[in-house]
Amino acid sequence: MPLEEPLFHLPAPPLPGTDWALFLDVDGCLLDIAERPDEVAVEAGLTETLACLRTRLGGALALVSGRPLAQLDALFAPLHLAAAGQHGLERRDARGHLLPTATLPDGFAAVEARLALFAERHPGMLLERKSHGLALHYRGAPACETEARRLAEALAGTCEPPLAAVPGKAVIELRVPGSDKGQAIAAFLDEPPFRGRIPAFAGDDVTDEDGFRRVNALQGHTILVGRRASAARWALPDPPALRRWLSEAAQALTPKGD
Ligand SMILES: O=P(O)(O)OC[C@H]1O[C@H](O[C@H]2O[C@H](CO)[C@@H](O)[C@H](O)[C@H]2O)[C@H](O)[C@@H](O)[C@@H]1O
Repeated sequence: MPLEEPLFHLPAPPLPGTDWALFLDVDGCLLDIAERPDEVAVEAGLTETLACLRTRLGGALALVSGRPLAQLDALFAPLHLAAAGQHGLERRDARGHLLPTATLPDGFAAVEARLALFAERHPGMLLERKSHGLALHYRGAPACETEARRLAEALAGTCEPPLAAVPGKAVIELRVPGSDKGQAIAAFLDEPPFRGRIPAFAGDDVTDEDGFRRVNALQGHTILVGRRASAARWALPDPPALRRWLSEAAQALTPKGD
């Protein structure tokens, strides 16, 4: 179905039931966007809300993010949530077991070196290095967007197999092929405690559309955080609204007296 203007007017989601499995994107969804990746803030009370929801959902809560798992753990410490990092290229299941990762394509180091040089020569550009991807951020140098995208897209094809060039919010990411957020969610849903539950996925970015399509196909709930054309069926206006929804959900799922 084409993404059309009427889809911008999506209703707010219902609160989750105890039979849901909750998948949450991080930047621009759980957390407000910051100028730099290392400047995001985790609002007081959020980790407690996530811990409470995880308990109330029988453990069926996972982060699904473009960030590496190590960054997710640092942000949400002391929690070690089930999580897909680097768009599913890293994954830790609900028992805390790490799943095998893909091997790096030939030419990855040369691409990294070229992007590092570009970032160095353009003030405000930032190259984020991950084990299975490279994120070229231009939030601090918006005039470089076109050049950064063209360079990253051209370099993607120099690897064997080629890297996937995926645009995000003020960023162009090159990542090792083999996973997306839809595949990561499907992998969780094949395992306990996610298996058999109604999936729900909240995300904000274009890379979250893979997750929305997968969850829609499973008759689950898809929640766009923000306002744009999307395959999602529900929406909340911004990260603070998502955090309020999660907090209300945690309260609603907690038996009185607990
Ligand atoms: O899948 P997500 O959890 O949404 O992660 C996507 C990327 O998020 C981060 O970059 C974005 O957020 C930064 C902090 O707000 C912002 O400065 C940047 O402009 C955004 O693109 C992160 O740095 C990336 O590694 C993630 O892939």
